[in-house]
Amino acid sequence: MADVAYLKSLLTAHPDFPQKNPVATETLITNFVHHLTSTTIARSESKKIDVIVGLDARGFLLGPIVAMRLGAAFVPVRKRGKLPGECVSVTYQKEYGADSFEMQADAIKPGQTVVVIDDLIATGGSAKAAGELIAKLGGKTLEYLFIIELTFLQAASKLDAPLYSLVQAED
Ligand SMILES: O=P(O)(O)OC[C@H]1O[C@H](OP(=O)(O)OP(=O)(O)O)[C@H](O)[C@@H]1O
Ligand SMILES: Nc1ncnc2[nH]cnc12
Repeated sequence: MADVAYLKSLLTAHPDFPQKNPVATETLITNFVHHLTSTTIARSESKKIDVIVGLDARGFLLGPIVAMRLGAAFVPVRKRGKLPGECVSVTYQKEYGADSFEMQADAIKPGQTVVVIDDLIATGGSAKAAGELIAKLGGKTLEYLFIIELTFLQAASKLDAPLYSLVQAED
């Protein structure tokens, strides 16, 4: 139709905006999966990973892909008010105020093993809150995974399981 041709004529293509990134994504995912399948947490007895938990919002970009590669389930932790049905909630402190996380009450079964994934850990408030939700449902957190860790904020000491990060920012 002529009108559609007109609309198309208004569009401008920006190939690879903001940058060409499939290689970066593959590198991230491969590193995470290799870490989870080759380190002691994965190899020790009964440490099969049942569930990958991704944190709202950027954990959703990584978690489902890692879960699919491992044959694990993916469970989202969302900011308050976004999930339907019965939920467990926790309020936590961030660098710029309080926030609340929720998870559906039947998302994790008692005894299931869990790995938490997000893009970045700063104070550790978000990751700690996610760990509390997992514990409320009877899950066992094996590890917390991040692309970037702001090491000077010493989040690792707040968590109930080891922290693994690909890139450490020291100041
Ligand atoms: O370790 P913390 O001090 O808790 O900070 C880390 C969290 O902060 C950022 O998300 P943010 O809460 O800004 O939400 P967003 O993903 O919706 O931008 C980041 O993606 C982590 O989830
Ligand atoms: N200090 C920080 N720097 C960059 N991204 C963040 N997300 C949450 N806290 C952050």
